[in-house]
Amino acid sequence: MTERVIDRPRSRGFLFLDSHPAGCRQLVSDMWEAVPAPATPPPADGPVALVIGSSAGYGLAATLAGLKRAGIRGIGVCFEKPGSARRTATAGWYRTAATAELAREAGRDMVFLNGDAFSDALKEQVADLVAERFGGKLDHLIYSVAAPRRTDPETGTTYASVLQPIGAASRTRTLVFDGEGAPEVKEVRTAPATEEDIAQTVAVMGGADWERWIDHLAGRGLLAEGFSTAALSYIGSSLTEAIYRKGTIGAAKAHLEGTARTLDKRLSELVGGRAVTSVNGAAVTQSSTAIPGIALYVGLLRGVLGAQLVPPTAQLSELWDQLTGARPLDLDAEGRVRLDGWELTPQVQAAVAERWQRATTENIAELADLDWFHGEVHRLYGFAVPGVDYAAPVATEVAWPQEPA
Ligand SMILES: NC(=O)c1ccc[n+]([C@@H]2O[C@H](COP(=O)([O-])OP(=O)(O)OC[C@H]3O[C@@H](n4cnc5c(N)ncnc54)[C@H](O)[C@@H]3O)[C@@H](O)[C@H]2O)c1
Repeated sequence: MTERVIDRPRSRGFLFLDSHPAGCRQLVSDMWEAVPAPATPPPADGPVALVIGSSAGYGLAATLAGLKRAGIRGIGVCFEKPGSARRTATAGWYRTAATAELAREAGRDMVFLNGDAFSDALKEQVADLVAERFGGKLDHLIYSVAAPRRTDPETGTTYASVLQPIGAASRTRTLVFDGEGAPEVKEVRTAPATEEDIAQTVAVMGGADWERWIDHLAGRGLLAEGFSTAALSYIGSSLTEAIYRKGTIGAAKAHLEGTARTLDKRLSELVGGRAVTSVNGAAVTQSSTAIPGIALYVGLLRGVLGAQLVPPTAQLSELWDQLTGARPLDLDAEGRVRLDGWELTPQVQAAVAERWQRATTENIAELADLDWFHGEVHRLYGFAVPGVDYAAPVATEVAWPQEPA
């Protein structure tokens, strides 16, 4: 197998063309270490869970926290590309290989499927696995997909999501880095979405596919008594609301939250189950860095909060505690689990807003934690991970995890 040195990633903005296998592995291992161990070691035949979107961001945190803290076994689903002698795999491919290894070491039976979660074929494959390998009953489902497109299996129509305001154009300040890593604060204008754009975004990022998963599994009689499911959502700050919560993606999140209410009722009647959304805090992920203004916002948020910024693993450990009953389910007036309290306190928001107004290319290094933000973007692809020797050659072809016997 060929090995090569990948010491400098090639990138276009926040999008990297390479990822680093050893860096991705170390990052996953660091995330695992950051998950607080449970008070008593979980039994080997822990709850059976399905995590959709398991290779990155919040879904990866859900998988790692689920395995270590809640003692889950089950299935992770994601959409990644393999490497070749010339190209690296996507970072999520390497992270999945590393996650599978940790699951194996911890004695957890965890199977990872690479494919389109929106398809019926994958739903059927997962249902077969639950039926044949995991005792025929699923206890939990975490829905953490972020995707630009979705093909509806019913109609064959492909929908594309956009990140645009609704009603009027919005101007937002945003943070970019040049090829040398020098920061620039810019203003960008985004035109308002059409009705069609809104409908398409809702069709991709709203609750339709989550509901389809639940219906598919329920139709096969695979939901355990007391089954619970959570889909991830975001509200965020008034600084980003024109593009986020009041924009097309916010319309999709409102739809997702509406779906939770429908599913909650259905599941309660069917298996005494629950469906909730989990509102999480801002995090640097491949999806979030694509949203205009979010880079500046998260950089300033970290500038204000420093190490008090709560990482996804800590938030998802709390979510598992609530889903498994280790702690009571704590819902807001809209029926949502809120894991974003630390981000949205009036003091934190006022401090971020004050810096947001003042931010310029010249002073941004004092107001935002740029080293952290720049590092986080690199870590999404396995670069800038402490302890990794980037001068050492690495194999880019890593096998997809085999199902443990
Ligand atoms: N990043 C944030 O700041 C933030 C905050 C709160 C909530 N959330 C929510 O968390 C969820 C996940 O977002 P993220 O930022 O962690 O995204 P991410 O880009 O880090 O991860 C997306 C995951 O979805 C998977 N995926 C994409 N298309 C797929 C497909 N067709 N089939 C199977 N898997 C597919 C990817 O492989 C990956 O595992 C979203 O609902 C998002 O709104 C994100």
